[in-house]
Amino acid sequence: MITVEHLAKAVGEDKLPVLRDISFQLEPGELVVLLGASGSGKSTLLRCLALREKWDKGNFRVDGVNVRGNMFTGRRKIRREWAYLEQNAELNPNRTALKNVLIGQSSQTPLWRMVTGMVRSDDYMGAMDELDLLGLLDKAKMKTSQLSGGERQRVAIARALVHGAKVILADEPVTGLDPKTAESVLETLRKLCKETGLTVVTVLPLELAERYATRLWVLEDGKIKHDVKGRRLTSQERIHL
Ligand SMILES: Nc1ncnc2c1ncn2[C@@H]1O[C@H](COP(=O)(O)OP(=O)(O)OP(=O)(O)O)[C@@H](O)[C@H]1O
Repeated sequence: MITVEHLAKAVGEDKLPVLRDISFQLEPGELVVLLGASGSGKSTLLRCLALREKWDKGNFRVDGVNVRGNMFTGRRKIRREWAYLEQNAELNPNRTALKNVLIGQSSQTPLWRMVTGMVRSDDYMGAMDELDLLGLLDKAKMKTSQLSGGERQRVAIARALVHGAKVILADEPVTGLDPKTAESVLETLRKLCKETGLTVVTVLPLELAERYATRLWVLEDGKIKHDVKGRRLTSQERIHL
């Protein structure tokens, strides 16, 4: 269970108050899509949840751990168990897609494995399975510098899944993908949420959001103006989107 209470964050030299008062509870298995006008704070919220931004105010509890009150334990938990996928996925450009998936992010991988690049054969099979699931089997042996933005994003998702992420925070993960591939990525995430209790918080275009989300949050004036479960937005709720 994830609980956020009264998160506030101002950005830039002018201290623009982007997030004013964000509160929510999230259960395992939810697939939440953030919606809101450009500049409403969707990326800022994801970055705050990933602890890539310092919070100005607010309480943050994850599975009973007070993350802000306990920065060492809290940060460690988030770094190990959560994956944050930026708009431009952070991958090692000189390694293949497969190696990127296997080696993982430094926070999730023992140092010896980072250095030697050694992996177990069941890890190899797991990585190939995820790459296959995300339509990347034919790209497994290519360096990620040779892949498109959308393909790199999918490699980052495969990596998060292989390393057992409990929560994925993904900023526009299907931007730049063709519709069929975008749908297959979202189908995979939805299935994982349902079957394994993975929690996803992401940013998607409205049409895909309404098809794949279990919950929609509309950000406005630094708050979650609408929190909608199990239905589409009304015309009133989508007025500023
Ligand atoms: N480091 C920063 N310095 C100054 N302003 C910032 C900074 N980061 C974000 N902002 C501003 O904060 C506001 C919210 O930005 P954010 O990227 O979170 O919005 P968004 O909803 O994700 O937008 P978009 O849909 O266009 O990607 C914007 O006005 C942006 O210009």
